[in-house]
Amino acid sequence: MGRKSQSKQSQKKNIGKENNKFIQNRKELNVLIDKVLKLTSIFQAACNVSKSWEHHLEINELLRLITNIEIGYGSKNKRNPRQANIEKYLKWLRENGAQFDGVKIAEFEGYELGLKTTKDFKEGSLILTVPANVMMSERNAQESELSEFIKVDPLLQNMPNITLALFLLLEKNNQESFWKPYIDILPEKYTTVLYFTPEELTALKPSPVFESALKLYRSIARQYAYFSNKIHSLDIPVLKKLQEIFTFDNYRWAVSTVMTRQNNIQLGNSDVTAFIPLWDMCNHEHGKITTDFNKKLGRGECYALRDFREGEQIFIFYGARSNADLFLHNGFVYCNNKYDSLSLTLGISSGDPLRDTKLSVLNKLGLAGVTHYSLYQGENPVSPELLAFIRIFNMNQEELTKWSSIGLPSDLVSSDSTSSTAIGEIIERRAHKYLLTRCQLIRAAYDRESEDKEPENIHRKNVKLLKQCEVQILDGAIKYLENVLKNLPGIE
Ligand SMILES: C[S@@+](CC[C@H](N)C(=O)[O-])C[C@H]1O[C@@H](n2cnc3c(N)ncnc32)[C@H](O)[C@@H]1O
Repeated sequence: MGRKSQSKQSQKKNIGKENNKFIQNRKELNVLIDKVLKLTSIFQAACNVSKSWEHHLEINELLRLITNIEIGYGSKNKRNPRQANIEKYLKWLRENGAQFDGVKIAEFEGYELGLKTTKDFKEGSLILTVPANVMMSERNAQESELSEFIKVDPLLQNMPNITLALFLLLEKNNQESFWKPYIDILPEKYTTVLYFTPEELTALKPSPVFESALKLYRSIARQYAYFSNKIHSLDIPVLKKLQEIFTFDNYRWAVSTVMTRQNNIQLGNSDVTAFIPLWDMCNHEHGKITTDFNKKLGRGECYALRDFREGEQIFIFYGARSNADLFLHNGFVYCNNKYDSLSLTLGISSGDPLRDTKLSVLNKLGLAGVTHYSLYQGENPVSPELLAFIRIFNMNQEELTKWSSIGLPSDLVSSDSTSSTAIGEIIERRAHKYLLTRCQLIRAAYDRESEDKEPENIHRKNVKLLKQCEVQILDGAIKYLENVLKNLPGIE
């Protein structure tokens, strides 16, 4: 036997070995993925936090095993650091009609990349325009080879953000993609909870965001398992392409890209989920919404929300969002956030003898099914819904009978003095005292869980900031409630 045929044979052997390994890996993956699906479907929304945490640890362990196997999958193309791709990106934007004179991309400590002015901008002046053709939207996904899958998949038909995530993954793996310059400047990883270790997640306690983070993680793990199953079982050409790249790590990257960068724009008569290049390089600060889609000119426009001096960072306002929302969906916390709120879990216990009557009064106000109430940052921390809840929760049979007989008991959601008089000092005192005790108890839990040491990474830093903001809300509320009680007429 000659040398050539010998090496051909050993090549064949190696390919055979690789194939066997691949098949074996796939089998192992299928077993693990099935376990994730089962685990995430048996989970009941009504489970308590500690059960939810146990589930998380199990899901996390399965995903760790999955990731270990999947590590060899996916694109083998090594990426340049995103900073090295900025020039190409700006050239691509210019060639495709984006206008951004006086603006460049720069690094800012604590923000990664952002936009920097190279000249002064007056409040209200036009900073940049981005034509619709460079945006990547759910429409592009629907018009692509992914459409065959969308047509048969109910989840994709109802969740445009997931459609966009899958489309982004496909485009990321396509070296010829029109959006390659855009994809090449995206972050390699994110600070969303999908990248948190169990230890980092547990540091969230006693924040209500702990539970929301577990829920979000569980839901993305479930989506991953669901799509992985479909991708490897349905006979649709585009799914063959996804087979190579659909890993948990890639999916959490795509989902996090969507969560942190998606926008809604009006294309035609409908609202469309899209990435808007360049515009999505702007970081957030308080202000007003100054970004819009100009239907007539078919472009996104971004105006200055305040004066920006040459050399300053340009910010836009992402909208009135609480820190819980920013932390979960954008991976950062905004201190002194005037739209901040803390979610309180409240309900009428099944052992309460007045439960039905209380629920029927709550029902009149559309609150019977509500389980989370907001405590706001600032001078008026008690939301109207929370106020109604604490009043109703603290009524006796006689008081409930009176308020049940009123068609729409709107005084219960109002904090003005006439409503307070109508409700009466006795109920008001009981209600506010109850909420005060509740806030004090929650506040004490933050003291117990507090950590003095400096956070060692951005995840822990964000957790610490989030909890500090929540403590501020609680302290504000405690002060406010003590004041309300002090100023109520009558004796304690
Ligand atoms: C739309 S992108 C903005 C550009 C981003 N900085 C980048 O490097 O690609 C949104 C992300 O920017 C960061 N970000 C935005 N506003 C921020 C702020 N006020 N503080 C800290 N990070 C912020 C968060 O990581 C967020 O998920």
